[in-house]
Amino acid sequence: MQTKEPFIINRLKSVGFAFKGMLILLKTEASIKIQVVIAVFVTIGGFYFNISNTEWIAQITMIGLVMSMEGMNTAIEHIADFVHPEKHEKIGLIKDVAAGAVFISALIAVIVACIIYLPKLL
Ligand SMILES: Nc1ncnc2c1ncn2[C@@H]1O[C@H](COP(=O)(O)OP(=O)(O)OP(=O)(O)O)[C@@H](O)[C@H]1O
Repeated sequence: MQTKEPFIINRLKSVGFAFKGMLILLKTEASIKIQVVIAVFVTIGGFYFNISNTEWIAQITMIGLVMSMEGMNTAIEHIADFVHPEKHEKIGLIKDVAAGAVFISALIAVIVACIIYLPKLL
């Protein structure tokens, strides 16, 4: 009979797998690398312009949202390529929709950045 792992060990293992996934994303995905660079720049901007706590919350939330959406998009692309490596109209649609979701979050992030920084720049 298989012995059940203690809850805490099981959870720690899951965190380990998730951390491994995050490292894979950071190492292999060009889009995520670009987003990390942008995140570093806006974080520097946040300190430079001494943005408020609320602005930090909005900025950090948007960084997290865009990068996690990108991660989900990458996972969907991998599933699509695995289940159907050949060209197919439906696979194209699935990938376009997943990319569209990332695009929406990126667009909102740009709007939030404009709301925070435009009044400080103009
Ligand atoms: N198997 C396929 N069948 C039909 N169309 C596809 C297929 N694979 C990709 N496409 C089309 O090409 C586009 C780009 O797909 P691809 O998998 O290269 O993603 P990408 O946007 O270049 O992502 P990344 O840069 O993260 O690899 C898709 O959005 C889709 O329109």
